[in-house]
Amino acid sequence: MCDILTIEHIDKWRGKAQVLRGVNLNVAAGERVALLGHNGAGKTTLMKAILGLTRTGGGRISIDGAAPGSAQARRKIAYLPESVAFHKSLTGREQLVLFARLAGVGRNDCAALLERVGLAGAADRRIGTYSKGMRQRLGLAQVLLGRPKLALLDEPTSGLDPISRHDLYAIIDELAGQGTAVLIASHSLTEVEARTDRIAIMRRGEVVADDTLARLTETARLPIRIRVEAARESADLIATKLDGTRMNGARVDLVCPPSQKMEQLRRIAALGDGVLDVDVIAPRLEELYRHYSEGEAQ
Ligand SMILES: Nc1ncnc2c1ncn2[C@@H]1O[C@H](COP(=O)(O)OP(=O)(O)OP(=O)(O)O)[C@@H](O)[C@H]1O
Repeated sequence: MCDILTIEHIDKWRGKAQVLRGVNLNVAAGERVALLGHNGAGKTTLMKAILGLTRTGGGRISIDGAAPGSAQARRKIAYLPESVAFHKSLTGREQLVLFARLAGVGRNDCAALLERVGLAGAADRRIGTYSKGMRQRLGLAQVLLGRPKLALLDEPTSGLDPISRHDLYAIIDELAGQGTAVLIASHSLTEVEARTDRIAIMRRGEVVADDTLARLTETARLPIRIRVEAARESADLIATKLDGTRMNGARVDLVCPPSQKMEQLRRIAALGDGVLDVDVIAPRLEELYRHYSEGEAQ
């Protein structure tokens, strides 16, 4: 797949503070990339740089060949800000038709889009009466207008209930399915774990990790946990033999580097009938995120 978004070695200074440090990031057509990082890591600044709303130095940013802020780039990008604001006195339909006119696309799609984002029933109500989730849905309908090459979504699910989140990711999947490159800034790790193709983590203005979840896990070499369910009478003995920690009931927990996993499993298998069950628990995204975002990698 070809890259729609290319960011090469971008810097940004705010006064004496460097808020973007040599950022490199690519997003291909149809790819969903999560942008993670603590508060103040630089995610929103990077999105603004892509939109051409803030000046940057260093290398270059290209949106399907266009420069940030150019008329060409603006036509290719759809942006959903974290707090999406609309005219309160317009109805959802009126607002979307207005956006369609501004985007130079026909208004015919609007009814179908409102239906798609679950707002058909509320389309003729004033936006002032919408809940936060309904406003996010309207924002997403706007993103879907005109089939953007690149969608930038800043915390798209903040404040949404689980069903709305699920619906929103289903729509994001469709967007990617039609070839849009999608960049999602998020704090919701479990969501992006399941719903994105690649994860980029920012720390103090720098992209410190950028890969698939599987490869990030492999590279971080975080310890894995092995959970042994022992027969009640054997639990203490097994804990001693494996040098594990005796937990509630008859459970014994071990922690080991990935390279020792098979050796540990062989030792457990050799313990015979005293072992009833074994689970191997890979590091969760929270642990990986902490590893990269707090600099434990160094
Ligand atoms: N308008 C501004 N003026 C001065 N400094 C700013 C401005 N906007 C952002 N910053 C600073 O730039 C850095 C990056 O902020 P940014 O908003 O990009 O982070 P973020 O990763 O989006 O954080 P969050 O998760 O809280 O939204 C921070 O140190 C922030 O204080």
